[in-house]
Amino acid sequence: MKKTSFPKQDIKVLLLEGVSRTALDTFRSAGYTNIEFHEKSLPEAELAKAVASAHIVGIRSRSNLTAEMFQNSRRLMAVGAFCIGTNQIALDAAQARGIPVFNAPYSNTRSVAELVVAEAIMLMRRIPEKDKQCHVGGWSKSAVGSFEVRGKTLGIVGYGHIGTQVGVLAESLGMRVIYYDIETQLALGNAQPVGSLHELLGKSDIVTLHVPETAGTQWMIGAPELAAMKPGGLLINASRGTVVVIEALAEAIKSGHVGGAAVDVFPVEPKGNAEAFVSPLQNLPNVILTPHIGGSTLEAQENIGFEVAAKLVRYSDNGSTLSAVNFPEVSLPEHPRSRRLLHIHRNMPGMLTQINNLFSDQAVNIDAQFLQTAGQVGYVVIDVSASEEQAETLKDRLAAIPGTLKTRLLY
Ligand SMILES: NC(=O)C1=CN([C@@H]2O[C@H](COP(=O)(O)OP(=O)(O)OC[C@H]3O[C@@H](n4cnc5c(N)ncnc54)[C@H](O)[C@@H]3O)[C@@H](O)[C@H]2O)C=CC1
Ligand SMILES: O=C(O)CCC(=O)C(=O)O
Repeated sequence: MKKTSFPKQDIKVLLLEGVSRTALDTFRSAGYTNIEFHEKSLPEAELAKAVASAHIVGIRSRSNLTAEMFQNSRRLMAVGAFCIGTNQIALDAAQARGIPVFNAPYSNTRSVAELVVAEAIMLMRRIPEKDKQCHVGGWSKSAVGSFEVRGKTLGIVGYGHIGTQVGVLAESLGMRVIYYDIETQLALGNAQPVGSLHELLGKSDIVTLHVPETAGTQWMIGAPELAAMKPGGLLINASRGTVVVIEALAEAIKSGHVGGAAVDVFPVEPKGNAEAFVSPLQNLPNVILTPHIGGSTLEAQENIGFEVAAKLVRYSDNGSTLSAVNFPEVSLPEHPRSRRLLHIHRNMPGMLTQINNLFSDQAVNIDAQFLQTAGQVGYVVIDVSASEEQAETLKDRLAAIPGTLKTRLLY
């Protein structure tokens, strides 16, 4: 095996929340054997301890990685979010410690889109109520309140990877699709952008939310927005629980103004399957509640396992940070004949000069150099023709430059 400055068997990989076995396979086939795997998330104190002892950490949506955890995790090299959302991670704090965070921006998007389209049909037919009645011996064969989705208007809030797929699937069912996004987005099929959220709410028979959790989306659907929906309109939320004021939604359903809802994400979600779930939406008519499983299909989880583990391995083995969500992105070639030094530093004037002076002092040839900065962090990768000893000396001297966050040497 190719030598690295830090032997792979000593690199501790912590994988939580039952990430797919494909992640373990990917790490193992790349030579990483020190893997701690948990089916569930860990309670906060245990999580903090486990993260502090790991070099690479993989989570899903239930584990909150706080600024304090990053502060106390000196060994931590990289984090993988085996999902799309990264709101559970203190990204700026990770960046400030020189820790890139990777996610899987596409792998579960189709799964979410399929569920949303299925829910649109189920809600339009008031299936939740009919299903419940049949289970307890009832039989209410009636067309009252049941409609086809064909010809109805679907309003998509957040026309990104998931929203666009929902739109394409909905059009194939004969729906009219409108969307609202804060960015200009290319309309797929016959979808039409609208100028404001309120315009979308007033024109849609079904509203579906596909925005990330940000300051701008927090509680974006509250009582005034629900009131702006068409009478009897339906709401689907498979984005984040903080996007909808859930008490207001419950009231709007009770009043009959909102005709039903399918909700997959909640402001507070149980930490694990053993914890009880409580919501004001329980036992309301025409409501589908699911336990944050929009992206939980075997296909999606297997793909995510491969994708995120491969990004973490590539960073660890080669230094590439392509598609990191909080870090300068560098896609690096292999370095078969050079030793590779990685230098992560505070983004401040004069840093590159100090680094380059150090190499000229040591009379070492630089074969290639890559520099990228993002926010408060700069990332320099230097391939050198140097002996092992020279490279180790350079690494130590790089580490001594004021403002250095992390240095690594890859052989
Ligand atoms: N229920 C589940 O299991 C899953 C939930 N998700 C959630 O779905 C979200 C969306 O996923 P993607 O479509 O892949 O993300 P994306 O980043 O491709 O699309 C999000 C879109 O929302 C838009 N947006 C942001 N703020 C907005 C605002 N205030 N108003 C209107 N539009 C706004 C963005 O411009 C972007 O086009 C994720 O961030 C995640 O939180 C993702 C996967 C699974
Ligand atoms: O499957 C998960 O753990 C979370 C899915 C999700 O919400 C996401 O990908 O953002």
